[in-house]
Amino acid sequence: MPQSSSSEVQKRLEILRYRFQDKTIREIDDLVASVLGVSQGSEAIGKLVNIYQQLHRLAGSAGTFGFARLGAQARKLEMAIKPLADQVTADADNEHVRLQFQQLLKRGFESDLAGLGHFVEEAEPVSAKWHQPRPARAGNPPVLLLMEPDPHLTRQILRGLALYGYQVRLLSADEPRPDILHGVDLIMIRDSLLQNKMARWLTELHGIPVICFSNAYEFTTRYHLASLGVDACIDEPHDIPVLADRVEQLLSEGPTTLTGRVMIVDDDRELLEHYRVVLTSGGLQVQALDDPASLLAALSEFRPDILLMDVQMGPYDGPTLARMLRFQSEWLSLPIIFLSSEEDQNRQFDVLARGGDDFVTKPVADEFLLRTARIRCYRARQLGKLVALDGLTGLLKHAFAKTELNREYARCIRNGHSSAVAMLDLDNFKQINDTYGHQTGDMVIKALSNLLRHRLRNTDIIGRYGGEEFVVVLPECELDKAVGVLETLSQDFSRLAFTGDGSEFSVTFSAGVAALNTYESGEQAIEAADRALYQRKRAGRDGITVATAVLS
Ligand SMILES: Nc1nc2c(ncn2[C@@H]2O[C@H](COP(=O)(O)OP(=O)(O)OP(=O)(O)O)[C@@H](O)[C@H]2O)c(=O)[nH]1
Repeated sequence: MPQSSSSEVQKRLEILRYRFQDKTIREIDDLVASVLGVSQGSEAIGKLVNIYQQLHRLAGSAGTFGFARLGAQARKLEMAIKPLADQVTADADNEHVRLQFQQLLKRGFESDLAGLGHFVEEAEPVSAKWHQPRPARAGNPPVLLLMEPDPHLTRQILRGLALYGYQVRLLSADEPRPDILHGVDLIMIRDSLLQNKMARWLTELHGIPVICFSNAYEFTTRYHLASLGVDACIDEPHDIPVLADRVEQLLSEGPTTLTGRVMIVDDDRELLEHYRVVLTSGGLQVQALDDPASLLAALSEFRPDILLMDVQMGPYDGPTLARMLRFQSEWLSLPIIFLSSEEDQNRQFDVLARGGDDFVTKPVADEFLLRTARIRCYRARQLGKLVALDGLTGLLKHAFAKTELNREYARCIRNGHSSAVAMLDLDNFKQINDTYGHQTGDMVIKALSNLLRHRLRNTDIIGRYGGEEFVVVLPECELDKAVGVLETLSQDFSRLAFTGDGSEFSVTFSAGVAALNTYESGEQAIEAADRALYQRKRAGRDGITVATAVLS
């Protein structure tokens, strides 16, 4: 996703503020006209409900655009007219309400309303100080910095990690150059290099995970390493699958992965666009919706991690929409966060009881909104992972992989593109378990998973289908291209050196691949890929076989 600079974000927010200013000046004129109309009898008393709703919206949005005093003053007027609007809604005696309205006018309600216009002129400067463009990692290989004095080991690590798709930069111990850190995702360093000035340099690094190569097990040494900011210790870095696994783990916990998909629903278009700019500039994928009636279709299409929703949206009530969403089991666990100017805690709880998860009071500061959305997305994704991802490999579990496969099948049939599906199975794996033990076997499974994750595209679907069997779906990929990708993967995997029982060994895999779009269902395509896999096994393993059956 392209990252905007702070000044670009600031400019976009400024444009939105001008629009808000313009619209608000017109709205204040309308409000004054409505109040006059009701007081002179040319407007029905029911108009008070609209006046209240408009003030409520203004009170909730003005602060976001930098008009804090306008928001506070609108809130005062909103509170003054609310009891009357409530009575109208409850069908109370109109004459009685009219009398109270006249009293309100005597206390200067109309001139206070007209006076809101002054506050539209005084805005705080637009600031995007909270905005920090994040390193764009999506699509680029992670960059690792290596500081290791042993040249032989350095070469071994360089070669091994390159097979996983990592880009490794070297830095020698006697030339600490902080500029080389630009774009680095992780540091690997020998413990002896951490003793002197390098240590001080390292302690200044914030947020970049550090793996230390160290054979020291004493408490004091390890404590010292931890105090220097080291995140992981590895005693045998030449065991590349173990090293790659640790790298993978640390990267998956890093700040660059703090992303997510947010859907926002609000009928106030300027406010909606403001939220969209703020969240998008913070690296989140956002879908903004101003018409709640299209919510269900939009959710199915976009599949957000969280839903941010206004409470009052014209004829629609946010909590009722939340309750309606919960009718469908697929949205039962979708976190719904209400954005509202409702300050009454009892009413907030009432809203939460009707299907919401949290409440953010408007006006909400940009930084707070971004943080809340990021944290919520992170939690939602973590929970989602627990449910959908296999614990050992972090790949999709069988059922979830099948759902994704069927989704891609529907997509390729609808759009007419070619996609491929492959089944992969480790060769003679029982023998590896029997010879080196189950733990080493697990490491081999993890190594293949990591290799697949790094070398395939972000849009490819990878699942652990069974014990040592994997499914891979390559959307928008011709069959011959898929075969090429798998062949390269198969060669690279066979070049990985595993360590078990003090000796080195290598492993191969077999695969069967089929053109997804040429079958009558995703299920049939996967069966064809599976048959091809077993042909490969019978033909001697270690390689790729293409399924032959296609639709007539
Ligand atoms: N270490 C480990 N082993 C597993 C796991 N899941 C399945 N296995 C083992 O994988 C082995 C699969 O053996 P087989 O189905 O006979 O296949 P194979 O030995 O790979 O032989 P071919 O597939 O014909 O090449 C069994 O010994 C399983 O116990 C796992 O999560 N970890």
